[in-house]
Amino acid sequence: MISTDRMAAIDANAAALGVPRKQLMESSGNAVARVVRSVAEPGESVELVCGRGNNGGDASVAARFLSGYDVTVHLLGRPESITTDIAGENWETLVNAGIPTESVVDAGSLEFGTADVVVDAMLGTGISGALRDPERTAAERINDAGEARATVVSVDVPSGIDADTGAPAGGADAVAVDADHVVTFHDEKPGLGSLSVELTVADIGIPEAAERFTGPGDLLGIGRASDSHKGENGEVLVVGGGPYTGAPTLSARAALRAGADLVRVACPAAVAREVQGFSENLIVHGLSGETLGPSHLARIRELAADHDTVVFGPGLGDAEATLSFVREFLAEHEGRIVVDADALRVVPDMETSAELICTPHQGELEAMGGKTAADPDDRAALVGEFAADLGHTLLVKGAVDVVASPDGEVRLNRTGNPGMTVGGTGDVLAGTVGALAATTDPFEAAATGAYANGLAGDSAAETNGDGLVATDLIDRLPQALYDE
Ligand SMILES: NC(=O)C1=CN([C@@H]2O[C@H](COP(=O)(O)OP(=O)(O)OC[C@H]3O[C@@H](n4cnc5c(N)ncnc54)[C@H](O)[C@@H]3O)[C@@H](O)[C@H]2O)[C@@H](O)CC1
Ligand SMILES: [K+]
Repeated sequence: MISTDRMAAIDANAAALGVPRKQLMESSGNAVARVVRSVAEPGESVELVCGRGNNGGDASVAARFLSGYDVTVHLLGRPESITTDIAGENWETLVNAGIPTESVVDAGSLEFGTADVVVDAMLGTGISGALRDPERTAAERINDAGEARATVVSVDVPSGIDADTGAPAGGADAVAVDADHVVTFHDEKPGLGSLSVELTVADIGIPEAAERFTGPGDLLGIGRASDSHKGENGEVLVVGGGPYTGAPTLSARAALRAGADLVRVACPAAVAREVQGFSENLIVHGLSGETLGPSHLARIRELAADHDTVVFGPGLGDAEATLSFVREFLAEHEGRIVVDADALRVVPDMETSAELICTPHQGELEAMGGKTAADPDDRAALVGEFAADLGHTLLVKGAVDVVASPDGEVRLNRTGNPGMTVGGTGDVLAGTVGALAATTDPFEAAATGAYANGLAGDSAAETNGDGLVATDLIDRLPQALYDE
């Protein structure tokens, strides 16, 4: 089962692996034609109704795979109005090849009374809102044909239906195609199971790696709305510092560069001036003393309640009083917390209703009671089991990062390079994930953060080789995350 957003991400990841969308469209069209062949004899009439997006493109391809049938392809609109290059190219091929085509200006003129099969390729996952004309009227004509004698085969999803919910897009009363058969691609979509249709899930050649590994598609879900206000894109609180001052500052600066609107640092007063000195972009709260401990609990809770995410741990140290403060904070807080460094060790034996994203390296993972293995697939399975046991998201850092959700989803990240073993890159990652988790679910935030952090590191290595330092990554985060 795969949501339409995740499908779009996998599609982009497949393209990055060398399988461009036009190639996928060729496979999709072929799969549609195979289903048509299974419901109609050669010589029978097949009317294909194309919208102006890639859903329509799939049917233009299908028409080429239906030699021997009495095929007509109807485009809803003028060829110039086709919205994607690949759908436009496939339409042009039909015209060049002399396959019967028609550009429909008035859908009221459509008439499929004698058709044996009608292929509905008007709208797929690109639908927004209730069907508008000409698709709306065309859907009514297709349904009339279905009630008469035609078998209606929908491409990807019946047009008018939201593939994620199975309900008509734009409300229960909206018009949608009443399909007999749906050919969907790669994996079942959440909404299709509730429809009374025969369902074919076609393998269109998307490599497993497009789903298993992070890629540019994983960046599609992030980025701010053009009309957003200050604070809407995340407020992050970094709690750390004491024995160290660089670590919390790196996390905080990374959170800003990863797109958070406001980043505050809560640290011992003894180091507050130093932390502030690193960056005028941060808001620093100094709390009495040289390390954080139980006496600061009330103040940190109060601050944390006003933030979308808390990044907990960078530079805190492992003094007994500090760890007991960490334990108490994690147990009571109810929001999202990225837990890093020394704070990680208290996670395994505690109950909390907070959503934790734990970011251990292999050694810290083992200290938490998790297991590791040399083979990446074995390691992925072990991390997945451990995340389920903990009930929290894990991002285990390594040459290949393993990200696992509490419900067993696992993704691997291959970006990054050996130069990133330098101190501070983990603090940068924690801050990045903290910023992303303010607006994205924990598992996606962790996967996207690992991917972008590695890309920033790869870009830093191009300039500085093994001499790269953590601040090089921070400067490159915006390009890694937000450059198309
Ligand atoms: N990996 C993938 O995601 C693949 C997707 N493919 C196909 O691509 C489809 C998605 O293509 P697109 O993203 O181009 O989107 P669609 O083809 O589903 O729809 C886009 C078009 O519909 C119009 N539109 C949107 N809402 C409307 C409404 N309510 N009434 C009337 N018109 C409306 C838009 O203006 C645009 O022209 C999938 O459903 C599938 O069939 C396949 O070609 C291959 C692989
Ligand atoms: K469709």
